Formats: sequence, C-alpha cells, structure tokens
Amino acid sequence: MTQTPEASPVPPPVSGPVPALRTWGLFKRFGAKVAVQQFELAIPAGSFYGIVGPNGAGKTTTLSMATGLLRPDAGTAFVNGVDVWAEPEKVKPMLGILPDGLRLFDRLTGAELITYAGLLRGMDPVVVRQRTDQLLDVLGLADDGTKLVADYSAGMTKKIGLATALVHAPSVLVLDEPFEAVDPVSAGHIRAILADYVAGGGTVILSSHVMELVERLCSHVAVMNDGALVAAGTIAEVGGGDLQARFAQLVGAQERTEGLAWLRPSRG
Ligand SMILES: Nc1ncnc2c1ncn2[C@@H]1O[C@H](COP(=O)(O)OP(=O)(O)OP(=O)(O)O)[C@@H](O)[C@H]1O
Repeated sequence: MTQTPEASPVPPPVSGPVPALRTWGLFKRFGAKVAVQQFELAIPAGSFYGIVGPNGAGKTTTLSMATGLLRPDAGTAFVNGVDVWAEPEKVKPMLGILPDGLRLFDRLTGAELITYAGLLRGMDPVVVRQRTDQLLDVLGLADDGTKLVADYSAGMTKKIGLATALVHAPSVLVLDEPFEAVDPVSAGHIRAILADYVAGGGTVILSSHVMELVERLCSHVAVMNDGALVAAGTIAEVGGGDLQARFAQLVGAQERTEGLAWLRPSRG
C-alpha cells in the first residue's frame, strides 16, 4: 500500500516567472484508496490548461486540494506564489472556482446567487449589479435570473456556477468540467468568454473528458491516470498531433471488441 509521503517543509524554488498555479507533493487518500499521489505541476500564467484523465483518475480531488476546498494529506499549492493552505485569505480574491458537484445555495435565485458571490468578495454593489445582468445575459440566463437555482436544469446550474466564479474578475480560473450538460450554443459562448479572458492575460485551468475540446481550446494539457500525473506540456508536446490517441496510450486503454451479447430489444 502507498504510504503518505513525508512532506518536506519547504518546496524547492521554481526558476523563471512565478506560475499561476503550482502544486507541490499533493497527496490524498480515502481509506485504502490513494486518490492522488505526489501531484506536481507548474501552470504558467496566461496559459489555457486542460486536465484530462479517465473517470476516477483524481482530477476533482487534485483541483479541490489545489484551490483550498479539500485539505491534502500532504503537499500544498500556490496561486501566483501564495500558499493556498497557509494564506487562504490572500489567495481567494485571485481565484475563481467552478467546483464539480459542490452544492450551491439553491434557495437563492440565479441573480441573487451571483450578487451574493460578488458582495462576499467585497465588490461595489453597483458593479455587482451590472456584472450580474451582463453574466446572465451572455450565459443565456437572462430570462431565468429570478428563478430559484433549485429549479435550474443541470446545464443552467453549471452556467450559474460559472457566473459566480467570474464575477470578481479573478486572475486564475479553475473550472471542473465547465461544459458538462451545457447546450452547444451556451458552450460556444463560454468558449468565447474563456478565450477572451486568456487573451487578456488570465489563466484558465479546466478538467474535461472531451479531448477535441481540450485540443482546440487549450494551450497546455496534463494527463492523469490512477491518481498520478503521467504527462504534461503543450498540446503539441503531449498530443503529438493526435491527443485522443496519445491519451489512450498513456492511460493504457484497450480496445474492447466484445459487446453485451444479451443486450437486444426484447420482443414481447
Ligand atoms: N469523498 C470521497 N470518499 C471516498 N473516495 C473518494 C472520495 N472522493 C473521491 N474518491 C475516490 O478517489 C478517486 C478519484 O476521484 P476523483 O473524483 O478525483 O476522480 P475524477 O478524475 O475527477 O473522476 P471523474 O472523471 O469521474 O469525475 C476515485 O477512486 C474516487 O472513488
């Protein structure tokens, strides 16, 4: 069984510019299951970074530890050089997070939820009001702003979660499966918003299962398998022209030719 590693008290310095996000020795165990082991990655500022991996690879656990949502057993993360776990109050204003599966305050309306997120960040109420209207509009929720989040569909919930991550214009966005359940038109709008944000100097880190999307949208990609980082770099470095094929190779996916022989429409 993998032992929890002894954390060295001081992570080694990085050469060059300060990464937007750096993880160092991240480790998490749930009972006997090691969900994430020795995860170390430096994400350059201004990059559009995709994190991919099969179901259960450890993406959500890693992103949760890297953003202050889940305490690591060992290791830590730095946002713009500031330790997420040692100085959370300094890190939170720099971060916009769309967690996967974390419950929102769904007895608020969509507009109230964005407003709440903005005011919680100490923003000017007039600015919050303007941005709330703009975000609802651009995310196709203008007619649903007065509806309770509890009554939103899965895709609408994803979009309102994204709006709460964007409202304070953070320098680093960490989005767990931002396109899941989102319709193609809204997904197009979200892609445009994120591309524009990166063009303006922001950093986006997103997890996804959709390889074509990562290949088209991202500048860099990290591949996780079974709790470990197995490859990281630019899309060209990792994918070599076919990210899907390289991914299958890295995670050891085998083609399955046999089907479920019993799965036939029953007659009668
Ligand atoms: N709270 C928890 N309690 C117990 N096991 C957990 C918990 N959270 C995650 N795990 C386990 O840790 C491993 C990594 O899970 P994680 O959700 O990080 O994977 P993932 O790559 O995000 O998967 P997916 O692509 O399916 O969302 C899995 O084996 C999962 O069962």
